[in-house]
Amino acid sequence: MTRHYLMCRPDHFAVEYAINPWMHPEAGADREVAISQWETLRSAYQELGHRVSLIDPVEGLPDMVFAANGALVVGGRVYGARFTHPQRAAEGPAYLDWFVDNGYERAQEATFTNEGEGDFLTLDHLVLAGTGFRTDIFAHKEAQEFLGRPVVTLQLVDPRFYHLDTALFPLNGHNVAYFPGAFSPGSQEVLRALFPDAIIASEGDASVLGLNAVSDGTNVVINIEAADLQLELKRRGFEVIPVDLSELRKAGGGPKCCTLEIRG
Ligand SMILES: CN(C)C(=N)NCCC[C@H](N)C(=O)O
Repeated sequence: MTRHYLMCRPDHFAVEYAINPWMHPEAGADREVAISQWETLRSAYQELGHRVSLIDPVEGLPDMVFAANGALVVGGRVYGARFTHPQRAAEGPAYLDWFVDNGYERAQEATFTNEGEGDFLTLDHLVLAGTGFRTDIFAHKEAQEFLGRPVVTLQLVDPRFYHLDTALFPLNGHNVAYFPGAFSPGSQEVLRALFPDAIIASEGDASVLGLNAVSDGTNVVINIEAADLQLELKRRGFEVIPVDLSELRKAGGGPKCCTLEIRG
């Protein structure tokens, strides 16, 4: 099925501050390399037949390329992001304005801190929601009320995996891949109960943001370095599209971070 993704070209990308353990401003990042890697990602989606819309990048917002954090869109309802760190605060209204300007009438500003699809991942009958580093657990309840979908809270415990989408991705509408070590013991039990047939990723693959992947149910766009995870995906019948986003990883992001899915 054709997907609709919102992306933001990294025209102002930089690593200027450190708000996660992957970011080292002293080491910097090469914007031109980041742009060319991002273009490869965009082309990969287009070659798969997916629709890609673009939001204008804003000067002074170096992390705006990570569109997944800008909102959560389910059934045409847009739940706006409210960022944890002041450095990214202006991205929330910028993304919400894009949706309003593009005719999404059911767009809601959030009362509680949440980083969009960074911490909310949507399956057919439920939304998985991360908390612990960024998104406030009260935002899980607010999103459930606004979207009319069950939201299942998952507790993140490892600062390297500060967003849910660094540690888990939906393979399709009813199954996931994840790295158990990123979750509290109780949340690991919840995941085992909900997804007995999940792909369990290694710490090595999680550490190259291999779980920050995008699946359309048939094709999985994934960081090239996550070798074992790619093998397991192929074994399960998925088409694997490896991409190199190493420059964007210097800010703590991968393919999924660059991709906000617009549902409905
Ligand atoms: C899965 N991830 C990590 C994302 N969805 N977003 C990446 C955000 C990176 C940004 N420097 C930050 O720390 O907020």
